[in-house]
Amino acid sequence: MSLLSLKNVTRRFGSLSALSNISMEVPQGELRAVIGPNGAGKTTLFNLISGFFPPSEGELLFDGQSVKGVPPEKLVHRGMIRTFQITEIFLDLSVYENLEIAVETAHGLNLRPWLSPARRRQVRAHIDELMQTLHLEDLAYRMAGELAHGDQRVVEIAIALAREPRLLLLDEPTAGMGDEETDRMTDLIRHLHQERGITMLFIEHDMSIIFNVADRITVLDNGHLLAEGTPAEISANADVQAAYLGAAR
Ligand SMILES: Nc1ncnc2c1ncn2[C@@H]1O[C@H](COP(=O)(O)OP(=O)(O)OP(=O)(O)O)[C@@H](O)[C@H]1O
Repeated sequence: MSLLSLKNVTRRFGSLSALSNISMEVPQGELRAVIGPNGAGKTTLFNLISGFFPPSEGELLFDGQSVKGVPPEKLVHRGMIRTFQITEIFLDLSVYENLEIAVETAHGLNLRPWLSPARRRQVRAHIDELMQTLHLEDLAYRMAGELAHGDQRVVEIAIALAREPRLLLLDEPTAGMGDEETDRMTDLIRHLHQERGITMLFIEHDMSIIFNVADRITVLDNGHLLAEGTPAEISANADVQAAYLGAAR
């Protein structure tokens, strides 16, 4: 069974169809990229999936259950995490403190005035594990606001992982990054997919990343599903080439 399923989804804004009759299936464990020229409907697709607004028509299923009209905060509890949704990084707190808040919230402990030593050890172990996975140990006591942009985005992902997502939605994870930061983020995405088996859906403009890491690619154009397939299939697809050449003209 697919973890995420869209059936004939349409989203209109007034007379404009930002998405028209989109159907897609994302199986458990897949790393799926969503690409398309400007205005293709990628952000609208993410907004629909993560519950920011409902589709005008069609059905959305998460883990086999309809999530049409379910608000974002409820979807977060079910394990659908979109990075910017929870990326309220506290810039004047350290990386460690940011992760502490994320882990305590994820464990439902954030409103407790006092934690038992056993709970405190459990929280600490989870933070340490996240820091190790994301190679954040050296930055633990730096203020989040002082970090380079690439490091801040890694902290965002750490905060998302604290919730142990079943589906992670990444909105242009390498936007604004230099080559070195982009390589690091690419390695991280690959690691989370391969080592942890997290199902991920990501919007990305950098083709080298997409073709390097994605299992499958969904291509949108002008609100329509133009193509879907493996990186090899998509790079050989004449319609995709035409859409991108058209966009570049
Ligand atoms: N809230 C909204 N109200 C009205 N029109 C909208 C709204 N959100 C998106 N649109 C329109 O829907 C279409 C698709 O926009 P969307 O932002 O989803 O595209 P995109 O593929 O993410 O583009 P980009 O790569 O430029 O971010 C565009 O024509 C956009 O103007």
